[in-house]
Amino acid sequence: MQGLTSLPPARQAACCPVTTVSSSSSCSWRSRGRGRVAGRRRVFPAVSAATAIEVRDLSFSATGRNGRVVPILRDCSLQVPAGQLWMLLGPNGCGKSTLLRVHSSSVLAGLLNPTSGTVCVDGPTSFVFQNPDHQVVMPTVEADVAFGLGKFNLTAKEVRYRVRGALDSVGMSKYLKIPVQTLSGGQKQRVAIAGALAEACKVLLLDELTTFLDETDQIGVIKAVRNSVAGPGGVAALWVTHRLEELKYADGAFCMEDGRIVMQGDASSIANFLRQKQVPHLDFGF
Ligand SMILES: Nc1ncnc2c1ncn2[C@@H]1O[C@H](COP(=O)(O)OP(=O)(O)OP(=O)(O)O)[C@@H](O)[C@H]1O
Repeated sequence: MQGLTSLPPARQAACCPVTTVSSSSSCSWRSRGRGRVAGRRRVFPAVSAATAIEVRDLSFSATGRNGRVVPILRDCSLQVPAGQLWMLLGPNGCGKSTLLRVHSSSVLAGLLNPTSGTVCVDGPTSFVFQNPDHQVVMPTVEADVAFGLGKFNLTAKEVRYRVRGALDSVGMSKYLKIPVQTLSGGQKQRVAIAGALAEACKVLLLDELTTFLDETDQIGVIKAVRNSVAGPGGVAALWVTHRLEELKYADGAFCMEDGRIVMQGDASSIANFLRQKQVPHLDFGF
């Protein structure tokens, strides 16, 4: 898996049958607003109470500029249990972000029309992208985390309770009144995650959040996600990364190559798999 190394550069309790994803899906979507394309929400019951994300035999092809159909995802299947953090690893261009977006926003955007397969994702779901400056939309941390709560018809006391609880989960309680523009990139990512948690999201889809962060911020964000999935809400997270050193924070991981999931398992199995493949820079801290 050459190239898989340090990088360049949001449940319904009831179960329902697996739903086939299509561009005409009736799933409801909402954006947290300007800049938080990252905060689209989807209510899409999972196949079982213990499974937050289930993808079966998912394929996706895109039509290139020359009209040629290019296969990007090939028969991908994965499951992420509720209350766990799983990572999606793979070399540049292998399809990680595409797989994450089939779960989430791109059906709405009309960009992704899965060729075949099924996706079932617990809701509400939140999607957070890598650019920290696109994650926060309000002047203060408190206002930003409360931003999506207007729809719930909560009392002011309930809003405060949710905001504080969410900020606590991501280790940002003491920043409640702080202007968002004074935050570091990683702190902005943690505020975005707190916004999702305040809205009681069940699934966090996280696309290379640490790409632009320094090491301290990187560790702060991954620990915030780790702590969020450890909470009582049973939140599940799927974290796309190139950074192998983040694997030690995961309950498990999927490795992708050329549009396929080629390996899945707990963190140490994945580490062994990558060692056997002689992926460079294998210091996982195990
Ligand atoms: N709508 C599209 N049309 C054509 N090609 C696409 C489209 N979306 C993605 N691709 C191609 O599919 C491949 C997989 O892209 P994707 O962004 O999912 O990879 P990735 O593993 O996330 O890469 P990276 O780690 O570099 O972000 C790439 O070659 C990309 O150019």
